[in-house]
Amino acid sequence: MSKITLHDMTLRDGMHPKRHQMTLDQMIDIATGLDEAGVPLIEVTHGDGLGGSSVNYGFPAHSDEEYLSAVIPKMKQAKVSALLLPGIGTVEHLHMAKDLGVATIRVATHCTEADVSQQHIGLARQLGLDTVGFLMMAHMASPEKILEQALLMESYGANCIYCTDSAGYMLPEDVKARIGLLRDKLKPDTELGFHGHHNLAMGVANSLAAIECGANRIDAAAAGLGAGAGNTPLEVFVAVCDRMGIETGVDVWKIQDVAEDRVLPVMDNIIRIDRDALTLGYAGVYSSFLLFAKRAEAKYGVPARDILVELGRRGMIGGQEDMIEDTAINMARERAA
Ligand SMILES: C[C@H](O)CC(=O)C(=O)O
Ligand SMILES: [Mn+2]
Repeated sequence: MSKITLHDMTLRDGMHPKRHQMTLDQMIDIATGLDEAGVPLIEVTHGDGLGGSSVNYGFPAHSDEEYLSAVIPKMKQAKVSALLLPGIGTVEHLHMAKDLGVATIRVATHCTEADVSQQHIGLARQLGLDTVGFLMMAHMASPEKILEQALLMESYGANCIYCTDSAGYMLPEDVKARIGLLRDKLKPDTELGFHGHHNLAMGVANSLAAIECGANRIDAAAAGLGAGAGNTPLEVFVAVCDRMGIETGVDVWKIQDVAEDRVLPVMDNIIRIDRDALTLGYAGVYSSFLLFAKRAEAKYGVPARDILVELGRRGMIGGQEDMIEDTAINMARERAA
């Protein structure tokens, strides 16, 4: 029987569809439910990680410090992680997170830019934190390129490397090719993780493919609350793992209740594969661009789906959020001409 670590995304990736407006009470309610259900690791920050509060990414209802200080003391068994994108999050944020009791730091870069993670990964490791290298938009690079970048993160001190399907574009064979190569070539004690988005409804299948090839950390969100069509739905994944004899330590019934009774009621919109979320997966577009494209549609009258297809064609990646509105303006002008 294999054993995996489930990492909850509801309170971090789930901040994207909440426009980062989760209240402290909502965070505490969901986090305590996850803790009681046996989820071992819970991520808490702005959707774009520590320091994400900005014009580009959106201002949250509370600071990372307030969210982390509210949640961490309430946890009975779960550990809390924080995401950090170098250039958005700083070493000061990292020290703050460590001082508040964060156990895991996940340093995220675009899948070809691992070299910008050296300082943050090095410091996190030096501070004794569980240190993860998180390679985003992993469908945009070949398995060999992902390996090259993972080796860099491993050399900086990461004890776990994630293959991150930010666009929900990958199919199980894509996941297997990347995770399989990483398992083959990284140190045997470097853990591997997979982060899925459910835009093509492949979150569960892709996570199983990752486990089959050696991943032991899997990200998922209760009721799927995450960017785009959401992350791999946690309560579904727990039930599937239970049926397959994969040990998660999470209670099948309690996690269903968290999804149904605590997460569903706080959704601003039901997380589902609507045509725009489906287009993210189909065209390979960063999932957190969804709401930006919907807002641009409302402002400029260009369908969000068309904007997303164009962003995919241009190969736009996280950090280029300000270009979405420019793209919509240009498309609106061209269409009016
Ligand atoms: C900052 C992003 O939301 C990180 C993530 O969850 C992804 O790339 O997917
Ligand atoms: Mn994500």
